[in-house]
Amino acid sequence: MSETRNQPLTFAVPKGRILDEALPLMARAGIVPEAGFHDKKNRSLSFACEDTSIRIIRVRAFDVATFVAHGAAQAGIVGSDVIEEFDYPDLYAPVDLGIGHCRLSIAEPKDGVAEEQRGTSHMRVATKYPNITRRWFEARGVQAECVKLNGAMELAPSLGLAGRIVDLVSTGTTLRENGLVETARLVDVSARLIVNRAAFKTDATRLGPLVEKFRALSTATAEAA
Ligand SMILES: Nc1ncnc2c1ncn2[C@@H]1O[C@H](COP(=O)(O)OP(=O)(O)OP(=O)(O)O)[C@@H](O)[C@H]1O
Ligand SMILES: O=P(O)(O)OC[C@H]1O[C@H](OP(=O)(O)OP(=O)(O)O)[C@H](O)[C@@H]1O
Repeated sequence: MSETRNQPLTFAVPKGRILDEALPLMARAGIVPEAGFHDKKNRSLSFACEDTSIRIIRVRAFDVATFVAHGAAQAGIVGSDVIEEFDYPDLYAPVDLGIGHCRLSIAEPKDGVAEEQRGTSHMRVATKYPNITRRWFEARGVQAECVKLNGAMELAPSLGLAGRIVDLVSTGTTLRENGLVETARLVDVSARLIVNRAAFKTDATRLGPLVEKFRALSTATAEAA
């Protein structure tokens, strides 16, 4: 995508839970959305910023990666879970922002996996992350048949959809309240700054300093911790 200096730089953020932690960091990096961004009734998806050379789009977490990978947004913030799931070659993730910490884990019913689901060389897993899941099991010589769900994975074992699930875990409350236990941790997750690789080259005068600002902020946060 060619340089579009006269157009605002588009910064994609997820609608979900990373946003509350991301907004203060973004503000310190000079990205402050217009007041309407915080109005829950506002149905706009694109927002001007105090710095008029930037605009924010608010999309679903998985779509942040897609918009940035295709150059429709030049930069954004997304969980490392999403980056690993897509593995887009055009995504550059230069900064771990140190927010949105959780893990991607396997869980199964606390009373054990149902007889008909108890495969050892082949098993059925419900997940929003079929690529990460398949890769992880493959590396252990197990063929995982993934049933793709977009939420409420925790229901799958009790309803016989799959023996196990692979989902994000933070406090463990959701698993516990649905009668599941964590049996293995696939990967630790945190939110990253992402940049479109081509834009990073063609629009280096804007994206270079932006990356450096977030890098300095995350280093300062890590040192203070
Ligand atoms: N329990 C959690 N604790 C900490 N971080 C989490 C947790 N769950 C998810 N995340 C992080 O937040 C990101 C967004 O999660 P969330 O499901 O809230 O997004 P979303 O934009 O509402 O997505 P969607 O609407 O597509 O489900 C995840 O990709 C992950 O990196
Ligand atoms: O270990 P815990 O602290 O309970 O967090 C884990 C839950 O958080 C995420 O869901 P989220 O609340 O984002 O809702 P979702 O099902 O819409 O993705 C994840 O999918 C788990 O369900």
